[in-house]
Amino acid sequence: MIDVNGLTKTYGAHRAVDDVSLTARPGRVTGFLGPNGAGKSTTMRMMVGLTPPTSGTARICGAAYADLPNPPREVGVLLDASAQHAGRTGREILTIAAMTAGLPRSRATAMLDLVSLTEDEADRRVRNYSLGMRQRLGIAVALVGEPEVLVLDEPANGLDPAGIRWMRDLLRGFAADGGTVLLSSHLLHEIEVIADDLVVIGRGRIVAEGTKASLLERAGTVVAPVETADAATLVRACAGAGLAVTRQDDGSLRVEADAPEVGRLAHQAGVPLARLQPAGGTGLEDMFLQLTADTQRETRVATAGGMAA
Ligand SMILES: Nc1ncnc2c1ncn2[C@@H]1O[C@H](COP(=O)(O)OP(=O)(O)OP(=O)(O)O)[C@@H](O)[C@H]1O
Repeated sequence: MIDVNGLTKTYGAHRAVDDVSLTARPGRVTGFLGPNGAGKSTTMRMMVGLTPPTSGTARICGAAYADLPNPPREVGVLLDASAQHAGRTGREILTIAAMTAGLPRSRATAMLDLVSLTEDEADRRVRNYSLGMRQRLGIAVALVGEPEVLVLDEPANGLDPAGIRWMRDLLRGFAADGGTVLLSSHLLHEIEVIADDLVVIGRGRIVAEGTKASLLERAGTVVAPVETADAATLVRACAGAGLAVTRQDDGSLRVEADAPEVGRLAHQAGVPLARLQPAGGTGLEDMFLQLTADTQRETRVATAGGMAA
């Protein structure tokens, strides 16, 4: 379990993290999502005692990171896969990590197997590792102490599609065994396929949180009239009912309500429909872009062309 309460970090006049509270629960994968520079890494660094907060608290397994008796046995951390000692081999790094956690050297070999680093790769110096290999090693180091909690910053960075699937299965398995996973990403699709719960951050503040299912519900319904000329009537009907409507690139409308409600409004307005369906992932993406719009560097491009992350 991770419990973050009112975490704030200021650098001079800049509030990198602004009163962030979140909970990551056992048995669930919690996705921490936000555009570049939103404050994900800073929040995670404060959780594990690497950056002192300006105010607020973070508790992992009921205690501040610094008060955990043997941190690697409680929480596995991967913040920067390139931060490993470049002159050591992967096997050396894992062996040191296992011994630091009070575990036998054999645990290092087991972890190499788990993350599919070969004997040959394990004996190479980390400076010669590809980004994907560093990422695998970082995940192995995070898991070496058999922790209950994982805190992973952009763990999919540098992994190929098969590697991403492997990591997804690994983390889902970890959560299925009762573990708590908090992982960050700036890519919605990456998080959407793995997370049970989502926390969305923009410019240092939490802008949305909830189960993926509840956020998908909030993402609304995509609707298209048979006659394009009826779109304006439908927009008026929805607006009259107090519902927000967004025009999609393909001419359809996304309405922030469930399909039965939108269908009823269309019927009352006498508008025959060609399409009526839950917005799903596309809607979630629109919602993510809207929620974080003032923090997106590519807002104009994304709004004009729809974002293909
Ligand atoms: N040591 C520091 N000194 C000054 N500003 C900092 C420092 N560390 C982070 N920041 C600022 O805090 C903000 C949040 O940065 P952070 O790295 O937490 O974002 P992020 O959400 O992890 O971004 P990304 O997805 O690009 O990794 C940024 O504006 C960043 O420039």
